[in-house]
Amino acid sequence: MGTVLDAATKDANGSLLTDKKVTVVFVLGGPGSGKGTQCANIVEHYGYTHLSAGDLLRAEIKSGSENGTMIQNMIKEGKIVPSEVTIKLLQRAMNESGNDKFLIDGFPRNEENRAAFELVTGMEPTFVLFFDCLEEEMERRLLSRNQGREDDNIETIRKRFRVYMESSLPVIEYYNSKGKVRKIDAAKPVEEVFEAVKEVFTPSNAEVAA
Ligand SMILES: Nc1ncnc2c1ncn2[C@@H]1O[C@H](COP(=O)(O)OP(=O)(O)OP(=O)(O)O)[C@@H](O)[C@H]1O
Ligand SMILES: Nc1ccn([C@@H]2O[C@H](COP(=O)(O)O)[C@@H](O)[C@H]2O)c(=O)n1
Ligand SMILES: [Mg+2]
Repeated sequence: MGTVLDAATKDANGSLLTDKKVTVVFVLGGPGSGKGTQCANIVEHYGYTHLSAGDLLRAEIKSGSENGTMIQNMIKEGKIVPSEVTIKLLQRAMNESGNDKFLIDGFPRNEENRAAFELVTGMEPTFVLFFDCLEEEMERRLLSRNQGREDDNIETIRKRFRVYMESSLPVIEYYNSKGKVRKIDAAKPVEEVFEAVKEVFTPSNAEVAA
């Protein structure tokens, strides 16, 4: 079914990660669809390393990096940070993890993210886990998340929804046209959503064993 690539990818410093069999699953869906929640469950059961692009960007702000202010402004506006920055953070985290199975959550967010990742790393996702949820429900969840995120306010949430519709959905459609999308009804309770996720990851159905 899917592709588990022998990646000869470069890390953030340009070193080669040679001859390593790397499995990448992109985890996509609208803001508040439950990507982070379900990734935590998948990690527990299937031994993946969870890399949230948003979390990596927020950590970069906190670290006092020279890109910090730019990233903070982009997040406040719900805009997508240039791929070069996000991909470097993802590559560094992949290298530091010591693992070879990754859930990449919230990336690629637009066509630029997608094309740049494939070009720079030479990797394609084995499949794309897509959490499908109505905007109304996602908005409700984000407004009651209470994790102190600067972008969980109604003004920024609306901007994030617009970016999702205009820039992120086309990426999901691209992978759908390649037969790589595994769509999950994410409007159900957490446990029921995870039951559907398990169906995708069980060896008889999955391209990747646990
Ligand atoms: N199936 C669900 N039913 C109800 N609430 C949920 C469900 N899944 C997640 N939540 C809650 O909704 C909020 C958003 O979930 P989560 O952070 O996992 O979403 P996300 O897709 O990672 O969002 P973002 O893109 O903003 O990072 C959290 O408070 C979480 O506890
Ligand atoms: N590929 C990405 C992912 C995220 N961002 C920025 O981070 C914000 C929060 O992302 P979450 O996945 O944690 O919701 C998002 O709205 C973007 O501003 C990005 O630029 N590129
Ligand atoms: Mg998240």
